[in-house]
Amino acid sequence: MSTLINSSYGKANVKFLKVKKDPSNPKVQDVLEANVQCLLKGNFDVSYTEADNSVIVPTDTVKNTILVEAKNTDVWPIERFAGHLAKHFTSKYSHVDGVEISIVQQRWNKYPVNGKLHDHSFVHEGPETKQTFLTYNKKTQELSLKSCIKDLTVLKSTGSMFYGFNVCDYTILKPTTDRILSTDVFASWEFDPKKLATLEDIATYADAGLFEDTLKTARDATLELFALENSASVQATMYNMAGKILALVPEVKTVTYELPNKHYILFNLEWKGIKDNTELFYPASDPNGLIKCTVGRTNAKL
Ligand SMILES: O=c1[nH]c(=O)c2[nH]c(=O)[nH]c2[nH]1
Repeated sequence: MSTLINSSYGKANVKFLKVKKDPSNPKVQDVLEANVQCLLKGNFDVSYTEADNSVIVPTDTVKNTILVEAKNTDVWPIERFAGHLAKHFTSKYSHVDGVEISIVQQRWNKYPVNGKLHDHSFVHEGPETKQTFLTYNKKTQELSLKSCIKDLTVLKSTGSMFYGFNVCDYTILKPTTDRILSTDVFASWEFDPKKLATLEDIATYADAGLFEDTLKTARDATLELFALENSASVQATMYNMAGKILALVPEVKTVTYELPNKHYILFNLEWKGIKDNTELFYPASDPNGLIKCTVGRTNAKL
């Protein structure tokens, strides 16, 4: 005998680019390019266990819904659109109990021409994306909303140390007070479900600018501390970054960082009689360190 323990289904990689035109000057525009994944949860067990398709809202319908709703509603910021889709699917279909939605947003930014940001020309700012993850359960009213920055690649050529670590018979790493530090930032922040308790709260906070402000705060705090701190380690620096975001955004409950330590290693040129090489490094693509932490508020129960 077997039993279905958990299930969800829907459409992944539903991609669109939406243009927003300024009503007073339609040539002044903004764009949002997104990749949406929307999975439904609910009373679908018989579709797995009895081959009964009558309950299935086809994934094709899920895709059509995402696109039609993207046309008909405001998709800025992506947290608002995730909340809107959650509301739509859980109210339109009585047997849909919940959703798992993720949206990835590309970084298209206007660039200056003749000293002024051009009205409708954009530059793609590399692999960095903003993402949001929403889960909602209609029965329990549980709502979880997290957003993140992914693949913000940074490097500092000095101002990073690593010494005082555990030394044993397997240790070959030498302590250093001056090294290159480089990483692809993954930083995510979980909104406090006590403050963002309902899908309607998401729309209210979107109107108030919370989601764009939090993204800016998280990005600025990451870049600022990365530059300004004489880093003792990836661990210590990421903890300080997370603490700064928590201090600046009361609506955030926890902050998570996942940082690869992308090693740059000095070439050994001693074979050429060069003993003072401190300038020429090779990027070691693998293996890399990988350091993660989640930081919350003191005395807060997770
Ligand atoms: O900042 C660092 N943290 C580590 O845990 C570690 N381990 C290592 O080999 N180098 C580094 N650097």
